[in-house]
Amino acid sequence: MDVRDAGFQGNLDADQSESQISHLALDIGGSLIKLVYFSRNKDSPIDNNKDSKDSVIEGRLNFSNFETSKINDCLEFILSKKLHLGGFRCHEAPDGDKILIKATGGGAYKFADLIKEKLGVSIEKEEEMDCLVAGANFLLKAVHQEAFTYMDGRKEFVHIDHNDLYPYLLVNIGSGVSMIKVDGDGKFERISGTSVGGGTFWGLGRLLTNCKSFDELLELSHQGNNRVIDMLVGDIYGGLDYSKIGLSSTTIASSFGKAISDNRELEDYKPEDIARSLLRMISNNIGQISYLNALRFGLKRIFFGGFFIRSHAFTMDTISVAVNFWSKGEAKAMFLRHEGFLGALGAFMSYEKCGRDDSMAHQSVQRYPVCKPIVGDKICYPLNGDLNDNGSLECSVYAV
Ligand SMILES: Nc1ncnc2c1ncn2[C@@H]1O[C@H](COP(=O)(O)OP(=O)(O)OP(=O)(O)O)[C@@H](O)[C@H]1O
Ligand SMILES: CC(C)(CO)[C@@H](O)C(=O)NCCC(=O)O
Repeated sequence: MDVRDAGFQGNLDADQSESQISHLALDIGGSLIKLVYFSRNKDSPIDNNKDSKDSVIEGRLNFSNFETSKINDCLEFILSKKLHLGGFRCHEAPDGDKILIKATGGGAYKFADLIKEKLGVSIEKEEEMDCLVAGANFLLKAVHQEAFTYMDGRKEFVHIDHNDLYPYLLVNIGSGVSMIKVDGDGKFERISGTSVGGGTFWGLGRLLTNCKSFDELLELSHQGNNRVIDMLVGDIYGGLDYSKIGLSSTTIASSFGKAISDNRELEDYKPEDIARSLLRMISNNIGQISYLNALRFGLKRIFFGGFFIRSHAFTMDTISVAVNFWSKGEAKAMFLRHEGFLGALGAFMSYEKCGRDDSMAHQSVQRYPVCKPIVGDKICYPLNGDLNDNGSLECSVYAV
């Protein structure tokens, strides 16, 4: 994909018509459904010259998400914007299966029949780990200022040397966590995982604090103080550091450890403090397991993705501190601006395979242009705000 200039914008303009949208891809996970689709700019003509290798269509990649439990709202959204027509056409298929849309994640299996029934299109399933890796590689190579470090409240963009990107560890924190050693395009191995992930934070957090949404839980954690519930080294050592083994008095010795020693019940704790301790416990644990896996394979760079992160300062800070602490500064935690959309982007990129398939009619090649990453073009982002919800990425796609 030739990403000429990029910025995050709102959703589609109200007057964008069906003909301007193509390539819908879905990632249907245990907690969230992620959508990526391309919308052509109104003034960008579709180039019908099928012999041309260089016809460029300018437009935007749009990103949306829905809770998986509200899949019907998601399907309504797709219908209302006619996104389901942005698949590819398989002329050899029986009538009802002629349009296929790309989907990945467990829900591509679980909801295939529902999608067929509600949208009248079939799902072409793409393998989840393939898509995560393809999405991460695409973002790291094609999007300027995609990766950044976050420590002590400071965000620093990381220059990615395309000739020195591999190997790296990709840690995708969704409902559960997958850890993937990436060695190249399509070259990877899922080396580990843990069931203590984003679903654990949201699930336990909801039960313990009674909050009604994930955002409310994050907001609570922002206001809380984990020292009220966590047992610190100083609580055990009378306010002293345990310097002989490198632990300061403020290090958490036992997450939620103070809850055992007090004669206090759940309602005696502030939801803010519970949320804070929980977020810290889970982020710290993921940071530590990630580091140990990086150590197993001698990997210095760890990229974190998945919707759990939500560009949340405290989450990123905790993960970074854990990686930094355990690696004694050797390994680096890095985050991705499109953190939650790796799988959906990977499924989106897989439309390229359709364009290369000789059995596909020319018409589909013309109607559904294929994205080719082209590395090195500069993009300028506004560096502020909540960039990942319903933001879009301006780009050009090459029609082949
Ligand atoms: N609005 C939200 N509603 C629910 N969870 C959210 C929300 N925003 C962020 N999250 C967090 O993101 C996690 C889901 O992340 P993600 O979408 O990457 O995974 P998934 O694809 O649903 O899960 P998996 O890959 O394990 O099937 C949730 O478990 C929760 O921690
Ligand atoms: C099962 C998946 C891959 C589904 O996305 C994810 O939730 C996950 O990686 N869970 C962790 C499973 C484990 O390795 O323990």
